[in-house]
Amino acid sequence: MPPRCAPGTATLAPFLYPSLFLVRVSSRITQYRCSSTTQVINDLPESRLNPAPDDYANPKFADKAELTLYAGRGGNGCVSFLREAFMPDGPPNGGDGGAGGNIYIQAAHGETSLHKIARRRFVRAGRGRHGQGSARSGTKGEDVIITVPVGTIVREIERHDPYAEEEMSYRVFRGLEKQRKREQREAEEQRKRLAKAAEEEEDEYERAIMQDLLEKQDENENEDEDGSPQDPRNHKWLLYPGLSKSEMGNEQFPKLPKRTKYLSQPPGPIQLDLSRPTEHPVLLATGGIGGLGNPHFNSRQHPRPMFATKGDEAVTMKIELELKLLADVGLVGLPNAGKSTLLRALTNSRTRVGNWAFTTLQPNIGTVVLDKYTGRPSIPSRDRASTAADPRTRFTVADIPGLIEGAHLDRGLGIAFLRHVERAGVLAFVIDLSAGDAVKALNSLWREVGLYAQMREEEDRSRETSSHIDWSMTEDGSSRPLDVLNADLTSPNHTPAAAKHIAGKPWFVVATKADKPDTKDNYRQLSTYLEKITKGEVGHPSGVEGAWIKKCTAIPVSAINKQGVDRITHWTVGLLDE
Ligand SMILES: Nc1nc2c(ncn2[C@@H]2O[C@H](COP(=O)(O)OP(=O)(O)OP(=O)(O)O)[C@@H](O)[C@H]2O)c(=O)[nH]1
Ligand SMILES: [Mg+2]
Repeated sequence: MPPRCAPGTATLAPFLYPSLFLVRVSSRITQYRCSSTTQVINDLPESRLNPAPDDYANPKFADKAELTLYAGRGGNGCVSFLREAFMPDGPPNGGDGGAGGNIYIQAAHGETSLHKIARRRFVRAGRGRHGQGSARSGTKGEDVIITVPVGTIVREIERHDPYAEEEMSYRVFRGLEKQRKREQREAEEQRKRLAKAAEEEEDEYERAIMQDLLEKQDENENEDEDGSPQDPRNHKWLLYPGLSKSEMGNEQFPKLPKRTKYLSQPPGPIQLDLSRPTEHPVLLATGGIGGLGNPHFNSRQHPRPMFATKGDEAVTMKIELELKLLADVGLVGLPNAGKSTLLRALTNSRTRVGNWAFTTLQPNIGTVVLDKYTGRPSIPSRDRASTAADPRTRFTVADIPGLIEGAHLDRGLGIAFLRHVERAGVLAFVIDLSAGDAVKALNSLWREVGLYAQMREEEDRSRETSSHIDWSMTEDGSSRPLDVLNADLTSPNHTPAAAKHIAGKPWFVVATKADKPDTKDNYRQLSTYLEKITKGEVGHPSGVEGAWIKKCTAIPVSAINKQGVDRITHWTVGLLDE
């Protein structure tokens, strides 16, 4: 196996790695015998199914991204008065601030990767404009819609919601205020009682003691007033800048009007599975409310209100996006088994093919067209429901990097790529008949798939426990913390065992490279083994109880010659229609 080399480093490679380069060149010579007309690769003439390793399309791809969302803050209200000739004290006419922009997410067909979003890292919605004089309100901040591929999972990691925090501290403040008033009332009553008792008391000495007590109580009350809690919404007031310091200090503000957001912030933590195109964008973060202009505070006490309110700050949120490609068929196989060649044979894909392990480094999706645009499907779908509404004219196939034994221990490229076949309708295990015992290969592939499913489930479970935040509040203003240790995560609506889910999928084996010599025995053994699984004589290779064993079969193909490939298409349509 010659070493791989990134395309960009090709010219520098001989200087950087002279020994590697020699190995690479010599192995190339053995692989490609150049004739005067066409290149010969793998002892066959170069073709679309037997391409040179440098003949491929390499679309950019990312399946994970982390974004910080900043919704727009609201614009401030304005302090202004009408000024006209012969009208020295015109009425207030400051405009309101505009609301901040919201952030939405939408899944759409046509997007296939998260790489553009992964590069962005921040998303900011527009801020609301400030209000202006002559009753001109500020315009609303611009909304932002994040467009992601269908199959994206959205998870909230962190959130800072100043509006919710302020509401919370205001409730606490109100609770404390009520308590303080109650205590004051009680103290007042006690004071009256004491005063009455002191008046009635004949004895000079006892009267002096009562007087002392009364004085002490008065002192305590004064101390309380100094240390009384401040209204957390005081910072919201915006004063006319022309006021002097003493005027600012003396300003008495009215009660702030109660306001609610036009769109309320969805409670956290947000968890979305955008497995189909979203008709309407889904709201993630709402912008702040705009401030109020001074006409709102015009009253008998405030005939010339020299204040307005500031716009609200908006939500900041960190989200994690994970793309699980939604292909109908997932190709699973060891490295160099011939998955990419099979994808090329089935579809118009131009994925990279090479005679070494890990040629494919990122998932590729290809579409198998069934109707060939003649108006009649070349393979009629037996699914009655789908024929009535939307006849199946195509299906998609995902080719992922090869798995090796111990992939769950992060050997090779690991099993992270299995997430792209996790949601496929059908699994196709691609097994190279010329590369040793096919039954053993099938068993080790199923083992890795099972271990992957187990790991996923544990990961999901731990994430669920750690990311649960309680945003609801109790009446007294305190938030109820979640009892993580005693939380019931095994409730009936908890996700079913992932291993069962994967093993329950219809599957079959593509026994490839059947054109190579001495592969018949291997195929026969594999076929017998699969027959035994179907009959129930041998257990499912994943070891999962209740796994799919309806009609386990192996289809022999020679993808490089496009032989037997049509059978795969027929078989897949049959399984997809089940
Ligand atoms: N003779 C023969 N060779 C094949 C066949 N299918 C694939 N090959 C060859 O096997 C080698 C590996 O093929 P790939 O399609 O790159 O294998 P892969 O499974 O995608 O490999 P990774 O991406 O590394 O996991 C290439 O040299 C192909 O030309 C086949 O049906 N017959
Ligand atoms: Mg490949």
